Formats: sequence, C-alpha cells, structure tokens
Amino acid sequence: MITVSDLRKVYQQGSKDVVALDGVSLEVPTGKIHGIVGHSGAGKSTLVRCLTLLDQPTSGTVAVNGKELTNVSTDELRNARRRIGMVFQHANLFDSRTTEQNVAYPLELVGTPKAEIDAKVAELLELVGLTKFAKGYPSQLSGGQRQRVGIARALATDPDVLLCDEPTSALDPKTTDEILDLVKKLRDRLNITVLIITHEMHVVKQACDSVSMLEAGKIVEHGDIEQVITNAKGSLASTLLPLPGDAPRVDGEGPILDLLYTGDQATQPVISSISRQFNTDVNVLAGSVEQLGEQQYAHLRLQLAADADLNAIVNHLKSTGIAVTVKGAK
Ligand SMILES: Nc1ncnc2c1ncn2[C@@H]1O[C@H](COP(=O)(O)OP(=O)(O)OP(=O)(O)O)[C@@H](O)[C@H]1O
Repeated sequence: MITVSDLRKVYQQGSKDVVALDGVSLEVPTGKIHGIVGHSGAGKSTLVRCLTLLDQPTSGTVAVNGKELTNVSTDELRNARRRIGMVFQHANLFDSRTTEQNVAYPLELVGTPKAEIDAKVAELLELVGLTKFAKGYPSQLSGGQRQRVGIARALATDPDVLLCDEPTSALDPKTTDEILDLVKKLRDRLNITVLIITHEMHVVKQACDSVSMLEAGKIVEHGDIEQVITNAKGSLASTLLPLPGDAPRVDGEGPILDLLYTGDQATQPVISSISRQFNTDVNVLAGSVEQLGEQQYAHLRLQLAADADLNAIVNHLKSTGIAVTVKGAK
C-alpha cells in the first residue's frame, strides 16, 4: 500500500513562491493499479519526484506499507528508494550493456552477490518475456521490448510499489496494450501496488482500478473507475466515456438528458422502460457503450418529447442508480 498525506511542494522562483503540489493525499491499497491524470503543469512530474524522493517535499509524508519514506536519514534514503521501482516514458537503458546487464544494474549498485544477481535477472526476464533477448543490446530491441527491460530493471530490487511515469506515451496502440497487459500480469503475480502517471485516458480505461485527477497541484476528483464514470458532476466521466462527435440535430423542443450507468443498469432496457412507463417518445441523440475490465459502461444522450414529465422521469432514472444530468431543451 502507498499512502501519501497532505504533500506540498513549493518552489522558489526569485522572490515568488510556486506551489506545485498543494496538499495531495491519496491511498492505493496493495495489489491495486491507480492512475494519476492531469494537464500540463498540473504537478505530475513534481509528484513523481517527491514520491521517488528525488525531490524533498516541503511538507507532508509518503509511506509504503505503513513505513514512512520521507523524513528519513541520508543512510536510510537508499533503502527507502528501493521500495518504489520506477518506469519512465523512455526506458533509459545503457546502450553499452546487454539486456541482462541492464536489469542487473540496480542489484550491482547495492552489492548483491553475482550468483544472486544471475538468478534474479533470469527470473525477471522470464517474467517480462525477454529470456531469449538476454544477451542482446538495446539497439536490437523494439520500443516495447526496451520498455519491458525497463520494467524488469524496476522490479530488480523487489519494490513494493511500481511507479510508472507516462510508460506508454512513446508506444503505438498495440504495444501500449501489450505493456499494460504486462503491468496487470505483474500486479497479479507479485501483488505489487502500481501508480501510473499518464495523460492518456486509454491507459486509465485499460489498466487502472482507480484514478485521481490532478489540477493546479490538487486532487480535484478521485475514485474507483466505476465511481468516477457514474459521477455525473465530475469531469472524468465524460473524459473516460465521451459521446462520439456532436449529437445530431433533431426536430422538437423536448428536454435533453445525459445518462451514465454501469453494471446491472447497463443490461436494463432503459429507453423502452421510460417510453412505456411514462407513455412518451424517447430519441437517442448519441451513445457510447464500453466494456472495461469485467464491467459494462454506458453514456447516452437522450431527447424526450416536449410534453414529457421530466421530473418524474429523472426521479425514476435516479432511483434505479443511473446518474442523470438535464442538459436543457434543444
Ligand atoms: N524546479 C522548479 N522551479 C520552479 N517551478 C517549478 C519547478 N518545477 C516545476 N515547477 C512548477 O510547478 C508546476 C507543476 O509543474 P510539473 O512539471 O510538476 O507539472 P506536470 O503536470 O508534470 O506538467 P507536464 O505534463 O507539462 O510535464 C508548474 O507551474 C511548474 O512551472
């Protein structure tokens, strides 16, 4: 588990204070994958630097499995850093080292005996599917394979947390999915906690159990994927499950509703039930239905007939667990 409590980072720029992190708190349980999304300048890189202790937070704490990593002595800092393995956008491998030598590097740094290193490296290369490339050099590997080496290297010191900073931003869509599948497999096998910093919603949808949105150094929205998708008031719902294009123009003056729902509701005949129960016409303006993990999610934009009983219909939908926003009449 990783626990971040009230993390603040203030940089001095001349006589001015720049607040890069403004009280960030989050808790990711062991074995879960958590995404952190945010626009440029939101504070993502600062958060990564504070979590990996490359930068000292101005205040607040970071703890892994209850053990605080911040505010430790210089001697303890090296051990503390080993609890969080780091995967970068570009694998940053040593070109002059073979695949296995790259993975061995963090173990050499801490003086691990050679036989132990060899066994660990072989195990890790098997885990990431690169055994037959052990003797190859980075220049002979594809982008996805290089990222696999980076992941194996990050796991060499048996960290409790894997922190991935834009791990797929330099990869094509197919390789992105392969790397995300690998991260999920590693989480399952090693029961490791994973934090993924990303600007790609696809990554959140494919791999994350939960997500936080960072804005101007603060977490403005967070929750399990199901919670954020069915939160009609948040902005992550329509970002994760956008409606395709512009809703088509239709005749009529009836009110427009946006519906977000999941799980049991997704299998219910929502439209025909409104139509039958309230004796009104319902027009689908746009819709998006997606299967994420085990769960089905739907985002529909409907237009009701002008004389429909709007309040009764909205109350009925809400009572069945569907998140509803009234967009007004067209
Ligand atoms: N060393 C620094 N000195 C002064 N200000 C800084 C420093 N590092 C970051 N900042 C400021 O802190 C804020 C957050 O920056 P940060 O790089 O963490 O954002 P980001 O979300 O990673 O952006 P991007 O996606 O563009 O990398 C910005 O306003 C930035 O200008």
